[in-house]
Amino acid sequence: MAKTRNTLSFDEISFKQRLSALKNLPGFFKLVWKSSPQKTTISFLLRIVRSAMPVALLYVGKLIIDQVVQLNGESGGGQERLWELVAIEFGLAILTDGLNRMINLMDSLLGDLFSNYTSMRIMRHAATLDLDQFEDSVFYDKLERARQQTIGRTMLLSQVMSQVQDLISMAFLITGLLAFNPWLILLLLVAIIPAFLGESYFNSKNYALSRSQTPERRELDYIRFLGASDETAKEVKIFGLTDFITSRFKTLSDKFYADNSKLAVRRAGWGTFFSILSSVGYYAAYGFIIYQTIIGKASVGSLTFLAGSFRQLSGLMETMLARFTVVSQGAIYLNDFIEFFEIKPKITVAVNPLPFPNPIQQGFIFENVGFQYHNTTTWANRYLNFQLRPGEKLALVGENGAGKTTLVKLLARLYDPTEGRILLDGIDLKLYSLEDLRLNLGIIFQDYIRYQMTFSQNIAVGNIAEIENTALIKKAAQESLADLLAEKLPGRYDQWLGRKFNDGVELSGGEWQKVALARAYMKDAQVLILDEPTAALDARAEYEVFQRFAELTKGKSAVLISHRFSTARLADRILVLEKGTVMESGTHDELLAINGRYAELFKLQAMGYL
Ligand SMILES: Nc1ncnc2c1ncn2[C@@H]1O[C@H](COP(=O)(O)OP(=O)(O)OP(=O)(O)O)[C@@H](O)[C@H]1O
Repeated sequence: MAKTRNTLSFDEISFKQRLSALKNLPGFFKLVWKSSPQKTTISFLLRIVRSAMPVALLYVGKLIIDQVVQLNGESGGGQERLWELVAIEFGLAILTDGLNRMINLMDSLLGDLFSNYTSMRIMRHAATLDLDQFEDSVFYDKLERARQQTIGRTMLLSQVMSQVQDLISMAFLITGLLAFNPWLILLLLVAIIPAFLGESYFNSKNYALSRSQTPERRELDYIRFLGASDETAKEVKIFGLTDFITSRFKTLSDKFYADNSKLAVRRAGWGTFFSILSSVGYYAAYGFIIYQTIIGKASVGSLTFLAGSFRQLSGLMETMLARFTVVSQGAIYLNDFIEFFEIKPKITVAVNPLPFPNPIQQGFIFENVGFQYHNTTTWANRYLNFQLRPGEKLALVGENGAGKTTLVKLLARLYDPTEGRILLDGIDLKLYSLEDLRLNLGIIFQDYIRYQMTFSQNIAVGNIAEIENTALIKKAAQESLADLLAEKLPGRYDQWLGRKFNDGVELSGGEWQKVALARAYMKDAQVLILDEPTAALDARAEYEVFQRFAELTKGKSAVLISHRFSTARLADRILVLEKGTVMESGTHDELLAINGRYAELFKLQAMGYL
């Protein structure tokens, strides 16, 4: 399978590749089946019954005509059989219509279930992947294509089912034609095959084009978002970006249009030619059958039966062949879907993880730790050597880009070190369970999420298992000083935050920060990490928050990242980071005494320059 995918080029997809992509279908049907075994079975059974309808209708039609011709000759009498046949045809017509409706209903219900089921699987799988993978644009393209599959593939489902249904219908019709004259089948093939090859060719072109346009399509979506969204409206207005954004949109969308329309025009031209060809095939066969009737080799009923069979067969074959290219194309697209599920996280999970120490005895030790971000050659962190002792409050300071946040992400194993290792109580961090590690860390990042959910849910995300524990949520809110804010909101703890839904209330930057801080208090984590948690707080709020933080984290380890030295000096020890490495380390007083980088930055801030 990997071979098929690797050979997919942006320019051509051969017929062989199409055929080989069909082997994705069983896996696809397994997913459909898992979405709803009951509905899949019903849909399949309905289609089998439906596939016998065309030949049954034609045959009853033939019997009716022969009966009418016979009655005309006999001048009246014996009409009972005729009306019986008409009643049967009427019944069949009603049944066909009913079956069609039921099939459509089943397809749409099954399609919805399939789309929900696969969306959930995508989210679950995405959750197992590394942060690093999310930051890779190739991965993002794959994720986007996989997401598209969840909707697009519901069509594939009904198309494959219809294909099977039509195949059975054809078997019935062909049996009838063969009984009359096998040469008619040959005529049919001659008329249809060129059309099929044409369809195939243009579908592969379409696929290649749309695949090569994925990055641009993502950019186009992003530009659309920039141009019309509540999050961006403020800057777009202030900086007057509308013309810049719309002209970028126009350039990209014009290019899309030009590429797509060129192909569409060529396709329409060839399509017309092939459809003329198939009409020629049909009328040649029709003439032949008429001739056979005139010379008395067939009844008038047989003439209508055969002409009808031929017309339906030619229609069915054309539909099936055209559908084959769509189905095989869908199967090729499934590669993206399958590829996405084949992406494995690089962060390894211990097979037999060690029990997480409680309480932590020696703390965390960084041993010569270095880290490079995906696709970069520079080191975000390098030669990191330090210890975070149990119960210690450590502050990280340093200029923008010094590597403070990266260090914290390494501690939480959002990334693993590119070189060196991190030990917890003398054992490599990788040997503990990732889940336990995360349970024991309470982290609030500077770019925490402002969930468009209720006040209480915004806090509960810190420990989602306790979402119903109102007392705990209120306690966490008190600890982060967010409770005073809740009192002011019309809906209190049930107040919807953010403006997107349900009459939500927007909070100020500092207010959001207090809500986010409460998340850190939702679990009894052994290590608390606050990455610039107070940047948006006013001076009084910051003072209060830290007084509390110190009280509440007594006996726990904590890492604080802050640009404010007034905050950093509260820590037991301060690490000064520069170019990803620890440049100085000590208490506030010790670092001032050294009169190095810390002292320099501290004095600048004291003078009001930082
Ligand atoms: N996702 C990423 N992909 C590539 N490079 C990154 C990524 N995140 C950070 N970097 C780079 O790694 C270096 C360290 O970044 P980091 O965010 O750790 O710094 P920081 O000290 O926390 O900065 P700040 O004070 O601005 O928050 C920077 O040079 C930054 O450009």
